[in-house]
Formats: sequence, structure tokens, C-alpha cells
Amino acid sequence: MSRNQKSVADNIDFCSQTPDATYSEAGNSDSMHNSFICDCRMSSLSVDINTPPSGTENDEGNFMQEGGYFDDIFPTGLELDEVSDAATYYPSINYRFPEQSELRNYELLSKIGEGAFSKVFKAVDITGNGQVPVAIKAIKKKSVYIRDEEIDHDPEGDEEIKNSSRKQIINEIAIHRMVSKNSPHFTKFIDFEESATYFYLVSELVTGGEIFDKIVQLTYFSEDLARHVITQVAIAVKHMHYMGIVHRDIKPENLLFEPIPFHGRNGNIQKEDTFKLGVGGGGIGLVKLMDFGLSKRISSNTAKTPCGTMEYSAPEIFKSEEYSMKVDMWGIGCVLFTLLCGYPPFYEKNQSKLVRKISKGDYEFLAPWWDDISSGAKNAIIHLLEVDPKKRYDIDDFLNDPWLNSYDCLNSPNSNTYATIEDILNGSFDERTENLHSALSCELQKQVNTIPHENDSSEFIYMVEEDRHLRGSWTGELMMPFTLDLKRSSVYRRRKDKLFFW
Ligand SMILES: Nc1ncnc2c1ncn2[C@@H]1O[C@H](COP(=O)(O)OP(=O)(O)OP(=O)(O)O)[C@@H](O)[C@H]1O
Repeated sequence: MSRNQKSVADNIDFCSQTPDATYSEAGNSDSMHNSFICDCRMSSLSVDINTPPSGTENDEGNFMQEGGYFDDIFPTGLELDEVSDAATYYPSINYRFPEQSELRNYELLSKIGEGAFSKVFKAVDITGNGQVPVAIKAIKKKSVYIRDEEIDHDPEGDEEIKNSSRKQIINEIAIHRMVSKNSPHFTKFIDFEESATYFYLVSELVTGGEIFDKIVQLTYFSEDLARHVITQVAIAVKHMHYMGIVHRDIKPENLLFEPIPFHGRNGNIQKEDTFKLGVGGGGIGLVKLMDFGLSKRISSNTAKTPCGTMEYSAPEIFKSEEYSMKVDMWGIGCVLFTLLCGYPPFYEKNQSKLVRKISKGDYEFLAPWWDDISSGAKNAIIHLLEVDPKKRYDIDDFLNDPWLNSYDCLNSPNSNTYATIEDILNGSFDERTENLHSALSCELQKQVNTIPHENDSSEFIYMVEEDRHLRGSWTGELMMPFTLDLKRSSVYRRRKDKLFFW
């Protein structure tokens, strides 16, 4: 049966499939999609063992970051103690969430998401700056410092861990603010608050939800819709790579979208509606990349830190080789594959099997799922999921890919005109990034003396130690591939508490 003949309704009742159904069950693509959906909202619970956010506090207590763009976020420098001390006045409003009790300038309205170490809320500014809703990610300090059972001393008493955790958060903010300033393809950074118990990251509220949930709803996307989504991701990644920043956690859960009217509802059945060039389809308009918790500025174009979400991680990450911006291209390949067929290219419950498959680039265009997908789309995926990073597409290769630059709907007589990717890039984007790039280079030049030398082994060991305490539970040797501890992921917790359902 061709995938087009399949009733969409057949794919709706994901929960009638046991969450533990395995990917390999009869190599059946339906069960793969369902198993992926039920079992595998990929958690970016990662263990970034080698490289924490690099940076130091100077004599005044201001944070100095490699690349030097913290001054840009907190123009007078972030005075860490000042931030903590300032967080003593709280508004006298009634609150429903414990996170509200220490938040000064915003009122939390509802919970909209949850990560491994955070809760995300819809909120409004109560300082009189209008009532435009924002998103606030509240990160409980204790949860990022370290899990109690993993150490034999009180984590709250460990100043070094506290400082490194704060630096990690500040790294996330710095990159978020920097990249989102001049591009619509990121959630805009708005504000930051710190209290005794929480870090609060305030950003633009994106109301459509996650692309992940759209895959759940629609099962898979048409090639035009997949192109619409992945082009916007590619433009966001181009923006980051141009600034020397690697995202390292590209996955459907980290792609949000602004909704457009959706006409694909038919009772309980949801199907993709007509795609409109320059507008979108399936209810998906503007797509935005988020979550810069693992992003890093790599001055020499390479890094060595094993991190990311396993299923979307490139082979060189597991091989402990130096890796480059190209890891994001692998992530883009995994997302594009998933958009087109509804399940990811690499999915195994057994982690060593998963690593083996990724390392060999062992994926397939399985029938019947891939029968009707064009050779152009498959060709783009083959170039993105290339094991050898030197041969893998870079972001410019992908943006010039013939499949990415041709829309099926243009063959229909009612087609409307649209801007090519080249038009978009030659327009405002390049000019703005050019300015950013030169500003960043100047800043980098100014800061160059404050950057710790990369080959300084004592610094390196300090960084490894630092990271060990940040996310997850790495206990291995230097340069060992990282492991995911699913017991700590919010997905696992939600499933365990029977709150995880679709
Ligand atoms: N700006 C936003 N607008 C709307 N929803 C958001 C926004 N930011 C986050 N969310 C929602 O909250 C969820 C969790 O946010 P986020 O991924 O940043 O948390 P996290 O702790 O980094 O998660 P992870 O476990 O993936 O590391 C997102 O998947 C998304 O659904």
C-alpha cells in the first residue's frame, strides 16, 4: 500500500500502541512512527563533559566570555552578586505556581512546557510595559547544580558548582540574545531575572507549539511543507554558523512555530491542508529555533565536547573526534528525514546499538513509507547524513541544494510567486549578519587577552570537572562517549507519573 493510500485516521490513535513497542518490530514503519512518538520525545539531557561555557569573572565580578559578547547582554557587565541580592522584592500578587513567589516583574499565567531542568510558563510583564504575553523558562538552581544522591556533600554549599552552573546559564542567555537579535527564526530573547532559587529566562512567546507535535498530529509532512520548515531552520543555522556558533541540539522539539489558519480538520482526523508558498501549511507559519543550552561559540571551527540528543547526534561526536559546525548539518538531516516520514532515521532503545547505527550511518529509506518521496529529497538527506563530516553538506551547500530550491506547488497553475532562498539571504539577512559579524570580531579582538588558552591543561581539567556537575550524571573517563540517563529526564518522569500521553 502506498503511504498516500493510507488513511490518516490509521495514524491518529498513537496511545493504543504500547509506548514500549520497539522500533524494530517487523521493520514496520507505522509502528516506527508510533513507537517514536510514544516512546521517544528525544530529551536533550546531555552530558557535556569536556567543555563548559568558557569564561571567567574579572576583578569586578563581571563575567567575561570567550567571544566577549556578555557586555552586549548586560551592558555594564553582569554583576552576579548584585543580581542575586536584588532579587529580594517580590510582587504581592496571589500566585498559583511556586516559581512566582520569587519573580519580580512578571506574572505567571499558565505552564506551557517542561524541560529536563526547567518549567516554561506563559506570563505577562506587570511593570507597565504592556500586556504582551511572554514565555518564561524557570530553572531551579538546585536541579542544575547536582543531584543529591550523586555526591557525598551538600551541593548547595559548593560555590564552585554554583558559579559554573550560573556561567552555563549565562552562556545560554548570551548566545540566545546574540543570535535572536536580528533574525525572525529564533525565539527573541527579552529579559533575565535571578532569584535565590531560580533563574528566569524571558523570551518571546511562540504560540503554535513544537514542530514535534505537528509531526504527531499530521504523521508526516508533504515535501513542500517539509521544505518550508527545514528552509527556515537552515536560515537560522546559517545565521548561527556565520557568527561562529554551533547549536548542537537541533531536533523537532526545539523548533517552534507561529500558527497560521489550519483547514485540515475533519472531526478527529487531522490532515495537511493546501500549502501556500511564502505562508506555510498544516497550520505552520514562521518557524523558530530555540534552546541554546548546548550552543557554543567555536572560534577554531572545531570542538570536542560530546553533547546533544543521542538520536540526532552526528557520528563524530561518538567517536570522540574533533567536530565542527557540521554536527548541526547532521541534526538538520535527521529532522528532514523525520518530517518526511514521521519517524527518525536512527532509533534504538538499546543505546550501544543506537551508537553503532549512527556511527555507520546505518539508516534506510524504507518502503512503503519512502516510495512516493522524491529522489531530490532523498539526495539532500544522503548529503546531510554523510558519516564523513568532510564530505557532508555544509550550510551553504544545503541552502543551494536543488530540492530545497524547488517547490512542487509551483508546478500547479495556481502557484504564487515567492522569494528564493538566495533572495532572502541576499536581502536583509546577510547585511545584518555582516554587521553582527564585524561587531563580534571587534569584541573578540578586545577580549582576546582574557580568553583562557585552549591548550591549557589545568583549565581543561577544570572545565571537565565543571561540566560533570551541570547536566546529567557523567561518571566516565575523559573523552568517553557520553551516556544519557533517562531516569532523570522529564519525559521519563512524566511517563512514570502517567502524565505522558498523546
Ligand atoms: N518561547 C517559547 N514559546 C513557547 N513555548 C516555549 C518557549 N520556550 C519553551 N517553550 C516550551 O517549553 C518546552 C521546554 O523548553 P526548553 O526546551 O527550553 O526547556 P529545556 O529545559 O531546555 O528542555 P530540554 O529537556 O529539551 O533541555 C519547549 O519544548 C516548548 O514546548
